Amino acid sequence: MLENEVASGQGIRIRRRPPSGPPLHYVGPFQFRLQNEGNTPRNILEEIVWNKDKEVSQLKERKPLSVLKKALENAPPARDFIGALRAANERTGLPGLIAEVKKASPSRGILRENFDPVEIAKSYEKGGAACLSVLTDEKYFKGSFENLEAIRKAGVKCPLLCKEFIVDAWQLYYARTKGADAVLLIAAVLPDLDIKYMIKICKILGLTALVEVHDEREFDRVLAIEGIELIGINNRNLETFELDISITKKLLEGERGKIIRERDIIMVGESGLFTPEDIAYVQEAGVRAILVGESIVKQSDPGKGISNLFGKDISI
Ligand SMILES: O=P(O)(O)OC[C@@H](O)[C@@H](O)c1c[nH]c2ccccc12
Repeated sequence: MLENEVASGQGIRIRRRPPSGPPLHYVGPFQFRLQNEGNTPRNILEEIVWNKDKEVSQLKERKPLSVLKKALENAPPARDFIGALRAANERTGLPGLIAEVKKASPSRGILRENFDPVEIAKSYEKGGAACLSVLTDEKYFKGSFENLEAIRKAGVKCPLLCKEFIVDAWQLYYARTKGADAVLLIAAVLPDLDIKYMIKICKILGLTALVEVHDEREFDRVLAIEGIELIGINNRNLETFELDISITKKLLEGERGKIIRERDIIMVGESGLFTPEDIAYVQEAGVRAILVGESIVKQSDPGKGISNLFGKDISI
């Protein structure tokens, strides 16, 4: 597949699903050959992406782009995601919080048993979150677009990030029809041309793009793209689940940090943040926003979890 060659030329290890789909079963000595021909996902991120490709192609048949475009004609405008992060950062002197509504993950399993997304969202807002992130992947994260819609309709004012594995521009339109104000674009999955194209569509739809990177090469690719305003550094490697918050620091040192400051790009520290010390560490590294799920969603009162995370009440 030419698509995979272009991607691997940019250092992207995630391959797109073979059009024939993975084989249903392996037969004897063919197993080895098939695996090496690329018919089996090599890691969890690749598996998620292959699954997403399939899911999206089915959804698209039911709701073609023309239908989504029609639905958007009367949709209320998207909220200012970056503005909310900047305002929170200025108000508190701490990184603006994107609080994540997350029931489960492939690396951590179920995070919260009695999971009421609207109640959690309201508690986060009350606790001082600037924005919310809502997982919409069902298979691996036990999220849903119903959750996103329900939170939007419940009168929550925080801008909402649709936390999804975007592999097709159709999903941007779909996210907007469900009430998203921002979407995640993962550099480990999307080649440069896709990111550029999707950023343009986001601008047309009024969506903010949070572009996620995990290493220097991804960061440099993203910095070479025009019009990027918000970049996340994921401390978790989505291929291996390895977690290391010093990645945020490492990527913001030196020349890259300088470019970020010159262009006034907002950096988001993502994943694995649990204590006021963790927050201080990534803030010192140069982030003005953080994305946090596990440490706050696990608390019986998620809003109070925010105070524990920051070591103070940030709602006032
Ligand atoms: O629960 P944590 O460790 O606080 O992480 C939140 C968020 O960063 C994480 O859910 C995340 C960041 N990027 C992603 C991409 C896909 C799925 C999930 C993620």
